[in-house]
Amino acid sequence: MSYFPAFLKLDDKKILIVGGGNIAYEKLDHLLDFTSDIDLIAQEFSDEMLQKIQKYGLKYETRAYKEGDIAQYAIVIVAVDDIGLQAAIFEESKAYKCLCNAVDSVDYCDFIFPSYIKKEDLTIAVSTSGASPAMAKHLRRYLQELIPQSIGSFLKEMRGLRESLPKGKERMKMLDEKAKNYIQSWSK
Ligand SMILES: C[C@@]1(CC(=O)O)C2=NC(=C\c3[nH]c(c(CCC(=O)O)c3CC(=O)O)Cc3[nH]c(c(CC(=O)O)c3CCC(=O)O)/C=C3\N/C(=C\2)[C@@H](CCC(=O)O)[C@]3(C)CC(=O)O)/[C@H]1CCC(=O)O
Ligand SMILES: NC(=O)c1ccc[n+]([C@@H]2O[C@H](COP(=O)([O-])OP(=O)(O)OC[C@H]3O[C@@H](n4cnc5c(N)ncnc54)[C@H](O)[C@@H]3O)[C@@H](O)[C@H]2O)c1
Repeated sequence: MSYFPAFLKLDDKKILIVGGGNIAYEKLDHLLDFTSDIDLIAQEFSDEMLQKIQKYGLKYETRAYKEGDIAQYAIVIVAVDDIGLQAAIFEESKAYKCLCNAVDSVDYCDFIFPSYIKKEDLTIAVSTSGASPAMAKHLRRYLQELIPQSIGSFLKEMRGLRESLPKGKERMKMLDEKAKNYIQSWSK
């Protein structure tokens, strides 16, 4: 089955990352584009991970995961090199209604990380439903080349128009025309 694409509001949603190696670093790096309400537990943290943790003032504990650690979290990312622990935390997460992402198997994921582009108010997320993360990455790079830097100011202008003009058919038509013309201008 395919995954439903949604853009999640992370305010008041505490996140726990279990793991402190390469993959935990990538997940942390991506999450920090959207929230810094993130705590970490790992038996060992890499140097680059510790630098990132210190830069953002995150709370972390250097120890093994123990049952119940997820109690106060809305989301857990299990980035350990131990598939048994990924399965166990996924099972445990159900009791706490905590959404789980495990990095080694979609069987233990409530959601998966997309590859994404973020330019101010624009976010484009790409998923292959786990079929090929490498393909998701290259498609992201391809799309990144297509989107000009001016997208940020264009979206600011559009937001301003939507806020200042009265709703209705006239506004809809004008906004539609502007968006169409802006995209057409990329290929000129
Ligand atoms: C998109 C991205 C986002 C991110 O990490 O934030 C992401 N993986 C990325 C990179 C990447 N991951 C892997 C490679 C090596 C090449 C390859 O295998 O293709 C590369 C490429 C590279 O690193 O260059 C290996 C890999 N990945 C997973 C497994 C386990 C498995 O498949 O069961 C294994 C095998 C481990 C092994 O073999 O040992 C699992 C997942 N990886 C996902 C996301 C989720 C599905 C996304 C989707 O396709 O919809 C999912 C299901 C769960 C999750 O992690 O959430 C990020 C690109 C970011 C960017 O640059 O834009
Ligand atoms: N999803 C993806 O995109 C993706 C991509 C490549 C690899 N992987 C998989 O991700 C996993 C992690 O890879 P890595 O390179 O980060 O490994 P790593 O060896 O660098 O890090 C593993 C981390 O898990 C921690 N850990 C292990 N057992 C623990 C426990 N009981 N409690 C707390 N912490 C514990 C270790 O201390 C370490 O910090 C691997 O199994 C790999 O196959 C996933």
